[in-house]
Amino acid sequence: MNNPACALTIAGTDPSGGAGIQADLKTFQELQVYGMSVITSVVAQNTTGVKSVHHLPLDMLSQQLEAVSSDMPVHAFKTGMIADIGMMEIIRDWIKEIHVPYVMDPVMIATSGDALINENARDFLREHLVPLAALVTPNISEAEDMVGERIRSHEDMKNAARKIVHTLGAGAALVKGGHMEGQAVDYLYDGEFMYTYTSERIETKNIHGTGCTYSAAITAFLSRGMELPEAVEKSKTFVTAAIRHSFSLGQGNGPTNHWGIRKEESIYDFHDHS
Ligand SMILES: Nc1ncnc2c1ncn2[C@@H]1O[C@H](COP(=O)(O)OP(=O)(O)OP(=O)(O)O)[C@@H](O)[C@H]1O
Ligand SMILES: Cc1ncc(COP(=O)(O)O)c(N)n1
Repeated sequence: MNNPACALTIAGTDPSGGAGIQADLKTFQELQVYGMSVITSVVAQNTTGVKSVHHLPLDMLSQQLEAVSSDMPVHAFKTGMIADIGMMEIIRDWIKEIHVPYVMDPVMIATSGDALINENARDFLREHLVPLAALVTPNISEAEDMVGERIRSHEDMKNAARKIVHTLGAGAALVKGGHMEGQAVDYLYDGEFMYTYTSERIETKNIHGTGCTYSAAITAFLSRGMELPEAVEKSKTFVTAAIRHSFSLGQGNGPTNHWGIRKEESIYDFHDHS
């Protein structure tokens, strides 16, 4: 018997390999979790931005979800880019049948500034998907959009996390401070306690895919049965290493290094000169 933890990502693609489905699968693999993926939209993008988007037919989305869950175990799953209400309805109905931890990365705008979700779908996401999530992981602007208030301080970040749980109905909220000044501080609120995760700020423009990588790592640890606060702590270490060892590839915001953690933790010391 060799049954691994199994994690699923439902998201859009990034052929340049730094964000979306590709980042999620690389992260699952790195954390020794069996990775599976359901594609919502095929996105022609790279480190400089989004060129065009093709949304898969709704029927194809349903069939992918059915193909995975009728045959494979899913111990935790995440969603990333879900562009429109039609897709959200299908995913919502699927989630209602599957009772394992759900991590929502409320992807709205890429690092490049390109919109990845239809304007009219934001309300649906907030009203129908957020209440189903064990964890929602907004960055500052996504948290502002969710709670309808500006976030200027760390106190504002914590208040937004509380609102996402108590008013919008998420199980927990992780408000990420990558876009604030100073240290990179994130706040997790689980309805009872407020946890703080802090790392040094790394001076780099190579941050394409950090949000995807972070939420995928949390999903991977949850699929292994870890408690949320520890899953976030380990994922913060993972994403910080991915940023610290990120790549100056491409002409825009380069990708993070999904094996960066191997350079910092002796258990990943494979002596392969990479
Ligand atoms: N320059 C940095 N140095 C260290 N940590 C960072 C840096 N930028 C972001 N982070 C951390 O990376 C994680 C992702 O946070 P961020 O706020 O950037 O999310 P995001 O905006 O969703 O990501 P993305 O850039 O993929 O859209 C958080 O833990 C954040 O604190
Ligand atoms: C398919 C997809 N999903 C998510 C992101 C966000 O990642 P980032 O903000 O780092 O560009 C992206 N660029 N593409």
